[in-house]
Amino acid sequence: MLAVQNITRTFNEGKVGFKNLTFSIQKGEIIGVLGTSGCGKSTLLRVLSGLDQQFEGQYSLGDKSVGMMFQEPRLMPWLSVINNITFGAETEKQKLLANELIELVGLSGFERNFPKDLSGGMAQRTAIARSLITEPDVLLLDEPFSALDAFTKMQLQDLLLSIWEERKTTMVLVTHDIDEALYLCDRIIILRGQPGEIYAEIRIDKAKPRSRGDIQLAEKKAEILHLLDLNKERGNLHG
Ligand SMILES: Nc1ncnc2c1ncn2[C@@H]1O[C@H](COP(=O)(O)OP(=O)(O)OP(=O)(O)O)[C@@H](O)[C@H]1O
Repeated sequence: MLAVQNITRTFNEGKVGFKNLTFSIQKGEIIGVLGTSGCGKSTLLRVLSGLDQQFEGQYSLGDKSVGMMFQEPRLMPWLSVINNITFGAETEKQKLLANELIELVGLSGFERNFPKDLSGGMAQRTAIARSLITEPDVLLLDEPFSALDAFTKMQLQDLLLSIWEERKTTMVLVTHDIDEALYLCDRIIILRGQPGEIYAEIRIDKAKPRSRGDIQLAEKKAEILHLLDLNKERGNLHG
């Protein structure tokens, strides 16, 4: 679905966003990208989305289309929920799809609401529907739930999972939340450093949906914390 080969993003002043990233993504996979602040996660998504073309190396998406979702919903305040979703969608098919998406994201009855009358969770549900209106082959998600309270976050993680179960959309999920990555992802790419480089790749061989309290996931979490140098106890134990 997506093959990334040795890409590096250097900014004008010689500052490097990330360095020598190589990885590939299979159709239908959910890939997590985890890493501490400033290691280039958002820059990577901007490159993969085509918004930023000033990079070295290459990646191939073929003729696949890409959708993107951000931490904040970025809705247009003067448009209703349904019009935010269909904005720019001209075909009858897309208008029908918008109604399906409203139902899929649990916003039936709120189609005519304006963004100012939505909770943070509802606004992000609208943003999810909008990102799916073009039926993208790959969905790029840049910390989509990190501004939400813990309960809404879990509900929207479950929503994302139900979308994946129904559509098998390939996803790249940038997150700071290790539990979120463990709950949703098939593989997790760990970036470290500034500029960020791939430090490890963790496969989560557990069928979805998963239990949030799963013991194997807890073990993976300890491993990831260790890889990120955030689990001192384990670090000491293992030298
Ligand atoms: N337009 C730019 N010009 C110069 N430097 C930039 C630009 N965009 C990003 N950077 C730098 O590239 C590095 C990576 O930034 P990026 O926002 O991709 O990190 P991140 O991992 O997404 O961080 P966070 O988790 O805090 O969102 C940072 O050092 C940042 O300052």
